[in-house]
Amino acid sequence: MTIPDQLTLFGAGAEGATRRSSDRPAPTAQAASAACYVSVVVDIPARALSEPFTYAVSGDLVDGVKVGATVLVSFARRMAAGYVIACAGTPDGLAGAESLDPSSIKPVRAVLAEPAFSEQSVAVARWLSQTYVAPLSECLRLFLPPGHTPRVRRLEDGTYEVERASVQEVHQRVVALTEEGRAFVPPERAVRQRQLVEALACGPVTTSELNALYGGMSATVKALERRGVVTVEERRAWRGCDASTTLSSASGAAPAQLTAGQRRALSAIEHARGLGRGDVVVVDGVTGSGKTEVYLAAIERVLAEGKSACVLVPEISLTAQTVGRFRSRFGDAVAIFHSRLSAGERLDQWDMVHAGVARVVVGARSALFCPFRDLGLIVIDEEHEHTYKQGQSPRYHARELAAYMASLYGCPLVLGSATPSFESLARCAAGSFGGVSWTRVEMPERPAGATLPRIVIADLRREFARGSRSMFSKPLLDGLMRVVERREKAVLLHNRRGFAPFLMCRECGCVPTCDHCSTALTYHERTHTLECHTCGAVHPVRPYPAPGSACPRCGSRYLAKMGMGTQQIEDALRSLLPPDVAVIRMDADSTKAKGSHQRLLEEFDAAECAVLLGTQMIAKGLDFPEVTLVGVVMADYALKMPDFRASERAFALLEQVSGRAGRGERAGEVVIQTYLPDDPVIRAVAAHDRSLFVPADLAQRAELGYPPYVRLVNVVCRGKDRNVTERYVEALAEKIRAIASQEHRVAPAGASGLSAALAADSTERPQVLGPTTCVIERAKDRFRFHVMVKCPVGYDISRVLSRALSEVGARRDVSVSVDVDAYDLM
Ligand SMILES: Nc1ncnc2c1ncn2[C@@H]1O[C@H](COP(=O)(O)OP(=O)(O)OP(=O)(O)O)[C@@H](O)[C@H]1O
Ligand SMILES: [Zn+2]
Repeated sequence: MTIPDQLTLFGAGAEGATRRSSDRPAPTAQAASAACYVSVVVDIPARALSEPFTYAVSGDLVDGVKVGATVLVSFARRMAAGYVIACAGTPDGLAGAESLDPSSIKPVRAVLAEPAFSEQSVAVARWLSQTYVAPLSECLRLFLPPGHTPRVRRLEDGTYEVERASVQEVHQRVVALTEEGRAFVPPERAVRQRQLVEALACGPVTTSELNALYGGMSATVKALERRGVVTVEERRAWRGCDASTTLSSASGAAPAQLTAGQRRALSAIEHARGLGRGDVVVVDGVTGSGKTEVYLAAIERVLAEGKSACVLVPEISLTAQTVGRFRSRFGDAVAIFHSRLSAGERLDQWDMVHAGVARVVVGARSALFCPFRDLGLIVIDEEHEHTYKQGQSPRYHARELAAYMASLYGCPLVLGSATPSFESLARCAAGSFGGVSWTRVEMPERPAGATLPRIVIADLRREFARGSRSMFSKPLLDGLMRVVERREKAVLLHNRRGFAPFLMCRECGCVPTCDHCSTALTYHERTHTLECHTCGAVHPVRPYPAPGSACPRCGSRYLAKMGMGTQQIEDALRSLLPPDVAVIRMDADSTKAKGSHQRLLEEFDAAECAVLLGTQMIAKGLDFPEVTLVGVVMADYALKMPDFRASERAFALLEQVSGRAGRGERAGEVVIQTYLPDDPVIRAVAAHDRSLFVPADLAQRAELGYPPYVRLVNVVCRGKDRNVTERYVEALAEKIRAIASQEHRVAPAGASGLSAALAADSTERPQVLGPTTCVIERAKDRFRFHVMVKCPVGYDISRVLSRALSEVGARRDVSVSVDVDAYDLM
């Protein structure tokens, strides 16, 4: 799977590509003798070029030109790479090309790469392009082998060059005993031969391994090969398969018996598989209830039928632990994808899937673009995670994409979480969405008698009133001391997410919130203002210790800026705990180097008594039975984010991190430090009962018009010139308003997923809000403005946006990003 090695040089093509309405007929010799015709999506990323163009394929190229191939074509007086998305014997066989005169159709110039994607992938790419308002070429590129995006460059002399793929495959030579070789007994004095035959007795070994083990074995191998004792075969080497770990919990032996919950979940998945429609099963299992085991068991059955499976896990939990569990169960059949792989490793893992060597893929969201054969199951673990939303174009959400793929392939989609997203909860409550059923299966218990941990809420207001200025409350301190005494382990979460700190009254716990939006106000240091990031309201403020600082609720002067990082806590822990207790800090700073993530976890695993301190990256997936204490240093960071999803996110984070405690035989305890002990989210976590906050939060979202009851689109325009950008965004907003008021478009059933039950509550027409400046007003010297659109769940807003964008037209000096179903509104 490579682009031809040699540099390919072409003279500048004078003719343009054949547009749909054939305006410039220019017959060529090749075109006249075309063996077939193809639809090609030209890889020039511009929205206007999203649709394919028709080209002719001459006889000598016809074998290489298939759906999924990358070809070189001339386009508008230049050369460009393009992707073949359809083939036909005559132009009539291609959508949109029926009226073309065959003699006017330009030829494909060369084949750059053999087919990488299937017709089903083309359907997925089209769906992505339409739903997320992204160029089709950009969506197709996601399906190419990693590192193999072709680049066509124009040189100074007017010729063109195709840059070759930077990543190449590697091969190794594998030595094996032949049938006769098994009976071969080397002579007494032939030491080398005896070593070789012994080494091969248990199976084939690579020449590099042999040389490393015994030093210079090549001559012996050659000699025995001549005598027919061994064979040497050149084989593709699969990089990225040798991640070994010392982690104790990374083995995946199947449990003797499944719990009742696990059996229920498994039979719901089997039922959905039998129906073959792409139904969705939400496995709503408390932390440590054995969700992974459900996935493993379901995958076993899929593999037994000769199909393949895709498992998405959040990037951060793609640890040796998770990977180990899958590899120890399915061995070589598992390919892994995460961002810490090298380019070569990524290519080889991709090729393992392409070659059919790996039939289970475990990876971050982009694993969905693997060249699967006969996909039989998609699993998304921790489906509520926000990392499943892609931050760059196409800004897809893996859950929505997977749901589309499931219906396309007719395989079930399994969404697992202890804290399912509100989107999934609402769809399960409605029973169906997008034309398929959404079923929730509860797994309320941990296996083997393990129980959920006891939760203690430490009220920091009271600690403050008692005169304590320490970052550890009495319950947390006592807990840590018990861990030290009993030589156990603790996990401490300190989540400093977001860029803007907030203000909080240290006496009453009040965090100033917006009168109109129910979101926390963000403190802007430079202007000394509190601002609402939803509606833009601004209030001047003087936080403590400035004179005149006053809490808006109780008048206390201790209206303080909240801000404390993990490093400060690490120092405090080290001076507090005896030196033989390992303190391991895991955050973005300490995990920069490749493998550091795994190394820190192995260190924690190996330690006799230890505290693992970290940001949200330690909250999920970790399965260490010796952890008996979990501490949350400051829950309020999560609670008071300026976002309508703040409560949902905070609950997920606190519930997940709590779930790290008491997973083994010893019971666990969780201490949550907060100034807001009465917040419904805190109460829900304390009781392990989400019904204490979810219904009220959902009701509020329905009333204020937020997802999951509406779709939310954020269109951001960026430019160096403030006025130009502002005028552009105003024109765009105006255009969206105008088109939206004409079009009452509801997506065709099943296309983007309409459920009558969910749409009923939403407003009838799209609401266009803004334009306003973004929360982050200026970034990298560019001014940022945005327009937000709220629309009913079934409304085809993407179409409106595409039309508005093409009617307003692109500007070189303003970049536009469209985020459909946006999560990040900053
Ligand atoms: N049926 C079972 N019997 C005994 N032990 C089990 C069973 N199923 C799972 N386990 C064990 O229970 C532990 C928790 O399982 P697992 O990690 O799959 O839970 P989870 O639901 O994915 O947890 P979390 O959401 O907290 O990551 C693991 O050590 C696993 O080996
Ligand atoms: Zn507001």
